[in-house]
Amino acid sequence: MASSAPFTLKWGIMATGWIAETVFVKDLLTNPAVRGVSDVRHQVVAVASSTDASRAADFLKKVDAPAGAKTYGSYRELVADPDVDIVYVATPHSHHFQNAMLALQAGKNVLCEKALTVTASQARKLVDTARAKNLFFMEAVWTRYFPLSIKVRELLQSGVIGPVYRVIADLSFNKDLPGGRVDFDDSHRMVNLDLAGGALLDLGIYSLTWLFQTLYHLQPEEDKEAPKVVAAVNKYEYTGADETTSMILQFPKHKSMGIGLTSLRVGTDVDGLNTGGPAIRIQGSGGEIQVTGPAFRPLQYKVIRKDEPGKVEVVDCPIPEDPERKWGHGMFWEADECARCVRDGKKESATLPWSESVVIMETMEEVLRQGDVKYPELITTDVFDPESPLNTGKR
Ligand SMILES: NC(=O)C1=CN([C@@H]2O[C@H](COP(=O)(O)OP(=O)(O)OC[C@H]3O[C@@H](n4cnc5c(N)ncnc54)[C@H](OP(=O)(O)O)[C@@H]3O)[C@@H](O)[C@H]2O)C=CC1
Ligand SMILES: O=C1OC[C@@H](O)[C@H](O)[C@H]1O
Repeated sequence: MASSAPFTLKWGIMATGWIAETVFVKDLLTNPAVRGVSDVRHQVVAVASSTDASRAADFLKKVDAPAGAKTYGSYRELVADPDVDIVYVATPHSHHFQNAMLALQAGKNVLCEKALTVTASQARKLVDTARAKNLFFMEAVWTRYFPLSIKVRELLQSGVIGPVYRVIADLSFNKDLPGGRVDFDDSHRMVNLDLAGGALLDLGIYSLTWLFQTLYHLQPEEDKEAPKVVAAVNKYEYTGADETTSMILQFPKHKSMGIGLTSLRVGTDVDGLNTGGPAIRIQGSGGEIQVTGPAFRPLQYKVIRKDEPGKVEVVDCPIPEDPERKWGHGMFWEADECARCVRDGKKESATLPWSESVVIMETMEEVLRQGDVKYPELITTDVFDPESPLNTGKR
């Protein structure tokens, strides 16, 4: 029987910064066959910079994109392009609400980088808009679509370590400098409040990803329990962003707890060789699954069973590299999910449903509230403004 042609998802790229250029679009351009995918493929049809179309043209050169993609010097033009099926929002967190809403309002499906928004209310408004306009919308938490994550969720569901009672997850980067500063300029998006900087929204979201995909996502639908949250936050004295944040998520009905850690002062992986141990420990009454980090791009897991002392199953999950492009980072799996959902008329991904993204935003909002971290009105408003400087690039 002849196999049917793959479904092609046509992407419009909003912003030409680090993640779009260095990782995501290069992943889109890899050959799906290398990762064993034949039902979907990706095409980059347009790229926009908020300030200058020449940046978009440079971007296309740098990623070695096939000829034919359009270039724009504004996000407004990108979302108006009839050729674009889905917009990838790759701006700082501060901009996500306004930028994703710009695309949804223009009738585009959206994949929006993490953290989804700055506030939970913004996340709810985006979800409501996607629902009202019958559009696909997803938070770009790529880790969830890794075969490793899928396998770990399956193992937990199969009961291999018994009921899971506790999960500990850390994503921290040692950016400590002598004298009190961290190794980011105060204007950098990692620590700048105007860009929703801070460890939590940038890195802690991955610690939470592990807590949520193990402790919350797998709860039966009729039994879903949002966590109670206790948090401690150290603020960066130069900007007011959170620099070290620790969270306890309690699910009393399920007798489980998650401990999520993030910091810009110490690293999860002390020596770059994972000598310090796993980034994630998933603990059940019958054993433990350990995942070696970084939490956003895990490459190995171990299963340790109480009934088989000393026997550890170690599973490596390498990320396939396209030999022609000499590239493969792992973001193609989330892109494939978008393509399949759009092809099948699904508006949200079952692996990260809208309701779960909203509960995660509510959790982070509560952590930031307890830590007294305050972001400016321009980036916390949940009122859409197509003329916001966040949309027009007039900085
Ligand atoms: N999933 C992952 O592994 C990763 C995700 N990310 C996420 O991607 C997003 C972007 O991060 P990253 O690419 O590192 O950021 P960059 O600062 O490198 O790029 C952000 C881009 O957004 C656009 N932009 C619009 N307005 C502003 C503004 N006022 N200040 C700065 N940039 C602006 C610019 O593009 P232009 O000029 O073209 O409009 C800029 O190049 C963040 O949400 C981050 O959390 C980041 C790294 C890894
Ligand atoms: O999402 C991310 O993952 C990788 C980190 O380097 C980056 O800061 C963060 O945005």
